[in-house]
Amino acid sequence: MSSCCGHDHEQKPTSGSGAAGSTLRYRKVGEHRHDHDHDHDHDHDHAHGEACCAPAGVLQPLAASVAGADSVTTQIRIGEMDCPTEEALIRKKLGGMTTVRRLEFNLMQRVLTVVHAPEALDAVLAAIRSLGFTPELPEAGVAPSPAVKKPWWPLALAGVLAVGAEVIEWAGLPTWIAALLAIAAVLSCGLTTYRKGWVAIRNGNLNINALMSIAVTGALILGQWPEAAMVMVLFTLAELIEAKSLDRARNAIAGLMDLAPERATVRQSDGRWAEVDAKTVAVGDVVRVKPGERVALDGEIVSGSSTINQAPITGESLPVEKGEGDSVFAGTINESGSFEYRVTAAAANTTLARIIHAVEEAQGAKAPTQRFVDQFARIYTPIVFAVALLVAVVPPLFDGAWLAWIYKALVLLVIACPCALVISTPVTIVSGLAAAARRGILIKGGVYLEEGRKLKTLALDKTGTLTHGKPEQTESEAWNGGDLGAATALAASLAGRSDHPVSQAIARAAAGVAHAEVEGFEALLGRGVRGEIDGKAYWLGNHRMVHEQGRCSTELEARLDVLERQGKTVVMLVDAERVLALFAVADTVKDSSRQAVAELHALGVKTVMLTGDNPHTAEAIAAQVGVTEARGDQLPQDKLTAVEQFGREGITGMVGDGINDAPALARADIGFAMGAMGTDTAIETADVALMDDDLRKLPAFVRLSRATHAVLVQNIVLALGIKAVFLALTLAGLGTMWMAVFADVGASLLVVGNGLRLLRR
Ligand SMILES: Nc1ncnc2c1ncn2[C@@H]1O[C@H](COP(=O)(O)OP(=O)(O)OP(=O)(O)O)[C@@H](O)[C@H]1O
Ligand SMILES: [Cu+]
Repeated sequence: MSSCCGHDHEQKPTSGSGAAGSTLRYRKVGEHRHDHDHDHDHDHDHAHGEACCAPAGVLQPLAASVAGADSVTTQIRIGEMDCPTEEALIRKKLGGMTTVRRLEFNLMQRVLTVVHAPEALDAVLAAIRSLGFTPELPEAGVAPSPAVKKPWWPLALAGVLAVGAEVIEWAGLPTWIAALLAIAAVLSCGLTTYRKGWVAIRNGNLNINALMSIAVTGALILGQWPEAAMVMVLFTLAELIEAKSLDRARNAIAGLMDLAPERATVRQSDGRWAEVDAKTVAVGDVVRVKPGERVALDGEIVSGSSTINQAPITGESLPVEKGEGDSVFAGTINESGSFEYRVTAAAANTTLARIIHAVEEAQGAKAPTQRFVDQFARIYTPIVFAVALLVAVVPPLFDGAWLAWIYKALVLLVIACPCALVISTPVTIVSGLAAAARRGILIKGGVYLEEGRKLKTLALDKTGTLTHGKPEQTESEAWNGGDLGAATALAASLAGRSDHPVSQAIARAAAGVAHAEVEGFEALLGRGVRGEIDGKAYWLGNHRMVHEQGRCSTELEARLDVLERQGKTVVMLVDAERVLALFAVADTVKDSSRQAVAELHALGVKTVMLTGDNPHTAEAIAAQVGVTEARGDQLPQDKLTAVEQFGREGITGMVGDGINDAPALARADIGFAMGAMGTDTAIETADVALMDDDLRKLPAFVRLSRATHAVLVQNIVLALGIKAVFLALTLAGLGTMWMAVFADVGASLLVVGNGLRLLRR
């Protein structure tokens, strides 16, 4: 299945390159852009006061219809649809309509996406209704109505009645009492099942409801009163528990949003403070936060200061000091002081809301295992059906025991329900995505969560990724008899115009020096900057630049060699004739980077540093962090080539700041962005966004991916294993309908519970 509007992140090819491969991979970036536009549509809706991601609805909102050239894409919520048996029904009904072009099912969210001819919507809705379902359309961003709560007492009553029937029969009391109790039990809890089953049968589909209805009716006809009642009660109970567990999985994401308080204390126009609904607070309003209170919206501190625990977003619980001018984020916890902040994003647009939105989108796209399981289920069910048919017809031809064999066939039909198998994958993926999000790792698709475990090579950028990215100037020397003071002023004037970390360090070191007017300023990719001061041209750049200009000397190279081997980055100020001065800056390696690299190696991931800095500095820093390999002098194109090369050997990830690393990030199988907390683009364009810049989130991601994979495999084995056992038992004449039902719903409960386990990690 592929989707129509870019929600579905197709799995990227993991190996090979060449022209076809590259266009495909590049298109991915375009797809993200598209998602971005889509976000804006959403934002637009929110502006009308409807917040989608509010905790109110467990289910995500439906996207508005999208009209294409000759077709319309509509999302329809079907409350009753959360099992593949319903999917099969709908697929059969709608698939046969000529006006329907494509169907996409999201059972977790109970959303059906239909691509249909413009005038066909009513027919589609009518067809869905004819199956006994109630389709819901996206009503201008209205929060979805939570699933209707069914009263629990009919089930309890049925349980008591069923036990009663059992007791009566066991005590040898008159059969008609047991029969009465059993029929009452079946009627009080089983009518929904009968109704659903009838719709299915009428549409030529034998789903679990139909099978249960047939089985229970059969048992009643055969006079097995207590058994019939018990099967119906157990089935209804299990369905209920399963629905509850699934709600929990759905809630895992929406639950993140509960982290932001619903109310905020806002300054009114007359200067008073009033507590209002956070959704009504506009950008520019000033909000006050007391100690111990959670921040309700994103903003910038205008007065006061405090320490803030940002764990809800970054997963890092070490509090951060914040003062005037610093950014604060919705959901984070104000620990000590009180402060006031100016709102920079409305409730529906905060970083937290974006995270939740991204996770919701991610779980809507099918991960590889899910695609596989769906395909498998599509052949599994018909095969078991065929076996059941054979069992019902062939053996009795020889022994004449029609009833016994038909009973066995019915049991087989229950086993044919692929519910447990099909539901296990999305539950597991959602749990994994939610667990990651809670730790500040935003994974933009199940595919990345699944691929992460296979990560073979991880390419890392140096500046700001492995290092703090805030170098300090350590040396400044005049060359060729120049005047250091004058050279420093010139260098600072040029450096002041650039936001490259190296330039920034030089500008900071010369803080007191007055900047001269720079004309014709230009950045030279991977080299430095140039500009004219007082009509004369100057360059500030690295060895590569000086060498290319032919202004290098053996003496200079010797000096560069010494400094670079200390891990320093050196740039030179050059005029039209010669090198005037040299400036060395040193960056420090983050402790967390060193740990992260060691953990990655322990997990079997090779680390490669790709930096635009020179090879000697690269080597020196690499030795400090312990990466497997370091490559210097890398222009964006080289980084891309390197990532392509690693990509041929296995799954390759790239971590970068997303500016000169953008092409390599896009090409990597998994592109990681760091420090995504304040930057919308990182959240939107990366495959995996780390909310802060702690690289230990990378090994955490790999471990989570491995845990998720283990659970996925366990679930598939569990679901199929239980079925296999009952298949054998039934054919051996030991399986009863009772046990088959138990096995079917039991397996569903087990796999859902196992999937949810990831949430607790
Ligand atoms: N604006 C600039 N000001 C000063 N030096 C610069 C500038 N731009 C580039 N350079 C020099 O060129 C080198 C390579 O720059 P580039 O931006 O490609 O990589 P980087 O960001 O420093 O390193 P990394 O790739 O690890 O992030 C820098 O190390 C620096 O010496
Ligand atoms: Cu040189």
